[in-house]
Amino acid sequence: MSEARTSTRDVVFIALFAALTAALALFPPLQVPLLGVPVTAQSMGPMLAGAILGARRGALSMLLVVALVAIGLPILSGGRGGLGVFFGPTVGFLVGWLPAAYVTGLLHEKGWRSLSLVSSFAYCAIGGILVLYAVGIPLMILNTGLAPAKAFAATGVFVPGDLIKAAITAVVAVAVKRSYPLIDRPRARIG
Ligand SMILES: O=C(O)CCCC[C@@H]1SC[C@@H]2NC(=O)N[C@@H]21
Repeated sequence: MSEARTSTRDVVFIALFAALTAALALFPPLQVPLLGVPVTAQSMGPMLAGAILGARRGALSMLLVVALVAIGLPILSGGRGGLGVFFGPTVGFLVGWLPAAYVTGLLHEKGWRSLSLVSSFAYCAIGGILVLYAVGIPLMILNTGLAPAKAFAATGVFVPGDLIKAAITAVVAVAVKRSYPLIDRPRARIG
């Protein structure tokens, strides 16, 4: 399981999954007018980071993404970035990528030995959808002034795509566990 120390190898993987999340922005976003929050491939980033790197490194990779957005890098879908994003309707989803990756990773760590497609899918759905929406929807309501019932109903548009992302992540996570497991691999000694 993950230790508290961060090795050079960890830093490489953290940067790699941050870069992967940024690369997912290349898929064109689908705007949802009422909400101002797009359907985007990028919400697969926290699922992948948590499921493959585990809780701590997964969350750190999302922290790196959020920090890069904050300093102005246009790494969000549609080429967005900068502090303005933190005052818009998507802020809760963006910062929610941290706890989403953390919880997805924690569940994968706890269920690591018996990990299957079904359990990995369930862990991704809990961390990458339930936890993410729990942070994202209230902040979206605050920033848009939408009536909560309307906002909850409208976010249903994200669910099919996010379930597909959870399924893809589960396939990848199980394949990576078989070929190059990162969650319980013993730490390489440096120096
Ligand atoms: O680009 C941003 O500022 C963040 C976008 C967040 C989009 C959220 S993540 C969960 C849900 N699923 C989607 O496809 N879109 C929303």
